[in-house]
Amino acid sequence: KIIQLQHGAHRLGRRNDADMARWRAYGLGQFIHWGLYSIPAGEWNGKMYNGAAEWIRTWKEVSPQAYDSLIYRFNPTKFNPDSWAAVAKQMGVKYVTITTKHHDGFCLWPSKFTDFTVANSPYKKDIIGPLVKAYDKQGIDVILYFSVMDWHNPDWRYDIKTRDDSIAFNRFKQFTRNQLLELLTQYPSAKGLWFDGTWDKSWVKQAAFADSLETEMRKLHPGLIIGSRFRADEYGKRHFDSNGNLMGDYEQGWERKIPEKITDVHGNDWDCVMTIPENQWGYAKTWQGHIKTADELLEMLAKCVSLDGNFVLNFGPKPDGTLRAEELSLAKAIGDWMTVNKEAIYNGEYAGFIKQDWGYFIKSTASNKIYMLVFNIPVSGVLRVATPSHMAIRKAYGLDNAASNYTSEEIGSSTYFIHPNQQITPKKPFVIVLETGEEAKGQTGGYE
Ligand SMILES: C[C@@H]1N[C@@H](c2cn(-c3ccccc3)nn2)[C@H](O)[C@@H]1O
Repeated sequence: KIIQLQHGAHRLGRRNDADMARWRAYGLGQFIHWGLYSIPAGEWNGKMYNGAAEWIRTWKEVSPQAYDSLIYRFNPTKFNPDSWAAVAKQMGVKYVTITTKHHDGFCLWPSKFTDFTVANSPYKKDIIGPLVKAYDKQGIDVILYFSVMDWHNPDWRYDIKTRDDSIAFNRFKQFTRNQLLELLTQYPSAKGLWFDGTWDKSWVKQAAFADSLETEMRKLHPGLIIGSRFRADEYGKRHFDSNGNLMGDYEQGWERKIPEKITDVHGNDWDCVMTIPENQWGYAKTWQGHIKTADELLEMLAKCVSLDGNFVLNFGPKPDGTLRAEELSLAKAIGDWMTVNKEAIYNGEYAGFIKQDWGYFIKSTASNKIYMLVFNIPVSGVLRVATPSHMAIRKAYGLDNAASNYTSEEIGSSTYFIHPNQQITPKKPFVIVLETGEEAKGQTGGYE
């Protein structure tokens, strides 16, 4: 039974325009979380905060006023956006998502609608503009992260209970609209907005306002890409409306998690945003727990692209504007792998092959080739491939060098063993390219 909705999804299925096709082809992205929280970096009065560093303002040990006074210490003297963009370029990212304002309300651009911005810090200068310029110069697209929830703004409410709440929150809604239109006007080369901080009842109740604001932003910036986390429908449903249709242009539900199988993504575009430690987005002095290795991150990247998504890895720059050593070395390792294997990632999409234990299949919308991204070689040394029916394997060769070739043996209908023609003892994930074609018509009839 279909529910009549004014403020649900306004489009069924994927966007089919060129701007979205560009976004769909990215494969690999970089997230950057930078702001006042980078200064305490998870520590306050000598005590370690065991939550996410960018949430330290909510810790009972921290007085909000003391936190907000960090504005007078924001002075990243070593900030050089070109060096960040160069690291991203070597890593092979196609887009970057940058925090313009996180939940604490501190703006990395000189917004006219609040004093709580870089303009009133010792640094004084705009951060967002130079970052956008530096990434644009490297041919890396920019998406602007914006938190609706704003702990600094006195008009912010978690819920609307009284008339006063409603009067204050109406001011807050205008403030939010003003800032978003300001960002789109000041940084027109941005390709999209990545919204966060939209789960509280106060915002969830603003279906009509948020819907009209989304429409206004899309009119101001044709082609703008906005995810499913921005707004709720009139029944308070988020990401998927009351009829189960995705709101926005791609699903934004995969934060620090990855879908297991293709049916988990319901034919939608989506991105996965991932931290290197367990759960730190802003710079944290000491990372607790497991720090993901380059091989783990490469497998996450391969898995996301094989299931029609983009993988966005987070960096939390230091308060002085430099990047920490662990992030630089992971960016380099990923970049070294991407240098050899990027054609298996860019323009990648779900190949429609049955998942095998050795790794992931990715089909290229650019070359129509099938890529096998191998992470786990079976003790047999032989890689099983089950193709969609009537598809035959014509050729198999290594992406790292076409000399490393493979023999495909048909072991059943649409089932093959890929035999390496040389001993494979790789220490890194590697890619095999399959060239496929229509299976020769077998004799029809008879018992098969
Ligand atoms: C992209 C990431 N989203 C922010 C976040 C996530 N959450 C959150 C809040 C409640 C439950 C689960 C997650 N709160 N803030 C993190 O601070 C970071 O910005």
